[in-house]
Amino acid sequence: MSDTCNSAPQGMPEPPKPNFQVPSNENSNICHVIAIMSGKGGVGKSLMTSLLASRVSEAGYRVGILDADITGPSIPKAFGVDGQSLHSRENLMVPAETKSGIKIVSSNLLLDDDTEPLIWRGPMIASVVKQFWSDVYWGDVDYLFVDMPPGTGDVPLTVFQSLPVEGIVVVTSPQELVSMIVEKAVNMARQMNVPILGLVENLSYYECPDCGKAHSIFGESHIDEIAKTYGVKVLAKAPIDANIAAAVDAGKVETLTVPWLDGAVAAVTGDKTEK
Ligand SMILES: Nc1ncnc2c1ncn2[C@@H]1O[C@H](COP(=O)(O)OP(=O)(O)OP(=O)(O)O)[C@@H](O)[C@H]1O
Repeated sequence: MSDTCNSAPQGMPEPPKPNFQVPSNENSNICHVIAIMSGKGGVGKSLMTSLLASRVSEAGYRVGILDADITGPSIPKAFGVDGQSLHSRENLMVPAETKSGIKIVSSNLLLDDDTEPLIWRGPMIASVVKQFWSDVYWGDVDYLFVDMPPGTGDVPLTVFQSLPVEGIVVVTSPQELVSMIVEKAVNMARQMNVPILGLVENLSYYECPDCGKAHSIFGESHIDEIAKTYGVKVLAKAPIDANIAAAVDAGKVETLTVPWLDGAVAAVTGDKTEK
């Protein structure tokens, strides 16, 4: 962490200092690194990363997203920057920038044809993730969100060992084997010495537009009991909302209004009121 950064927000411990940490460069001044994890694919982890980044940016902070989901990158499309490519400055990669000024680095922005699959082995993927930290002209960033690939495998391990991650947000959905997944995430976080800021349950309910009643499409939620069992907080419960899917498809995730994310924004920034 640079000298110009504020200390960790109230209640959030100072970042751990793992042995394998990769240095950033003199053109990167990143204050806080927050990782977004999920136990399995398709639960809305990239969506929650995008929404959290948008809300924290809206609150007046300088925000970046490091898309560590190297083989399944979806962040650029959600922000409509998938037509851009990363250029270089002083031998470093310069992030793409969204309409509201969020900086994005993703493998999707390195390919001429984003339908081409990246058929790379683990070590190559891990090395790209490290380069997205060390070889990028990040400039001044208050909050860097790292969109992890699903699970607790190779890349999350690389991220926790190489980057000064301060906190983790775990995204789940009601139909997952939530308890096991939360336990895995808690165990990984403990082993890596990184605090879990809390859980976000996506696809939690569907609110009927006619009668306003909430329906549990993917089954009843047990997230509150599970959170209690493992001593973590529930930061948000996100509805199934066709407007969300449409905005993501149109590259307009920044335009969404998501008041149900307030708790997660506060947990990340430590702010009770936005800047
Ligand atoms: N609450 C929701 N309401 C409507 N659509 C949603 C919601 N959550 C996610 N989606 C849609 O579901 C799809 C998958 O979401 P997303 O890419 O965020 O999942 P993921 O967990 O990051 O997937 P992966 O494991 O492949 O990285 C996206 O098209 C997204 O817009």
